[in-house]
Amino acid sequence: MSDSIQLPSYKDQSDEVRARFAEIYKRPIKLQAKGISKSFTTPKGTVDVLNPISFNVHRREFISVIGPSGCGKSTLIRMLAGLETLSGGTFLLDGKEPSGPGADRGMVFQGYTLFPWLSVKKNVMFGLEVNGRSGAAVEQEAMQWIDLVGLSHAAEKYPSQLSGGMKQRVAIARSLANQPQILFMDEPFGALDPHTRCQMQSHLLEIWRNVDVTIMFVTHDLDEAIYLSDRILVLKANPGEIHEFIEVPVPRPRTSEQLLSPEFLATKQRLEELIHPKHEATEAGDLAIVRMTDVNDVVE
Ligand SMILES: Nc1ncnc2c1ncn2[C@@H]1O[C@H](COP(=O)(O)OP(=O)(O)OP(=O)(O)O)[C@@H](O)[C@H]1O
Repeated sequence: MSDSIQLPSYKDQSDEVRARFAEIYKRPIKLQAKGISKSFTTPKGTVDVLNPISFNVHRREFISVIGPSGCGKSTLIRMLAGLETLSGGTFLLDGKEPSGPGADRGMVFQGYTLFPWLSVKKNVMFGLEVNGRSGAAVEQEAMQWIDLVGLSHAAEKYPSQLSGGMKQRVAIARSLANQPQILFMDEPFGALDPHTRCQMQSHLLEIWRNVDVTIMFVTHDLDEAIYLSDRILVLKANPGEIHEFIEVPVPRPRTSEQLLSPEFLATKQRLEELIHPKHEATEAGDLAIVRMTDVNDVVE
């Protein structure tokens, strides 16, 4: 018996969702991936990590990328950010082929990448100065981005004096200060405790609402992907391929109450089916029992 569900197209969703996607699809294409692929050469031979994949991202879309461990999520966004070479295909940013990393693309990683010897303000200013800017205007601009992520009160603090969530807010401010066209985020909240993670998700949506930036966000967390995204790019592994591109049918603005809405739960069920297909689930009967002791104690 199959209880598999298919999410209806956005065209068959509520008026709000239909209108939102119609508006998104009218926007210019910010990123066009055209058959991009990746193979790594290892001592054991060539490993095909990503088969050629193609997709479009529209301006100011919020796209999450999910899939099983090792399916190539990080590799994909590292290639798009210019941090990794492509083995095949190409991609266009605003219709043009970029060369190498550039200020048009920002990246936020899971690990905290702030300079420990610089204050919050100096960390944010650093990105601007690296791009050839200097003077009082840089400090003023850095403070605007710090304000945007709600950290004005901590501008003179050092990373060691900040919580994990605060550090990631600085990392976001530092990336956004260069006004990238597209921000790539690789499990940025993966190291945070659940409560801080939820707060950061709301902060990020708030920031994204106020800044003209397109976001591609890698996560393992299905709730996080649904809560944040317009669409979710689901990859499968060995080699990585597009499984499905899901239009999230949950209205915006998003709230935590929606975690239990029928649309949210249906999307989550679909993602579960794609990422953890039933036949892969290990039944208790499949487990090899390793007897660690001869003692016949009954423990349950
Ligand atoms: N430099 C490299 N050389 C060889 N293989 C690599 C290299 N970088 C990544 N890989 C391999 O490519 C595959 C995809 O890695 P990637 O980190 O992109 O996956 P992922 O989906 O982000 O994984 P996870 O969810 O566990 O973070 C993995 O099998 C990984 O071992």
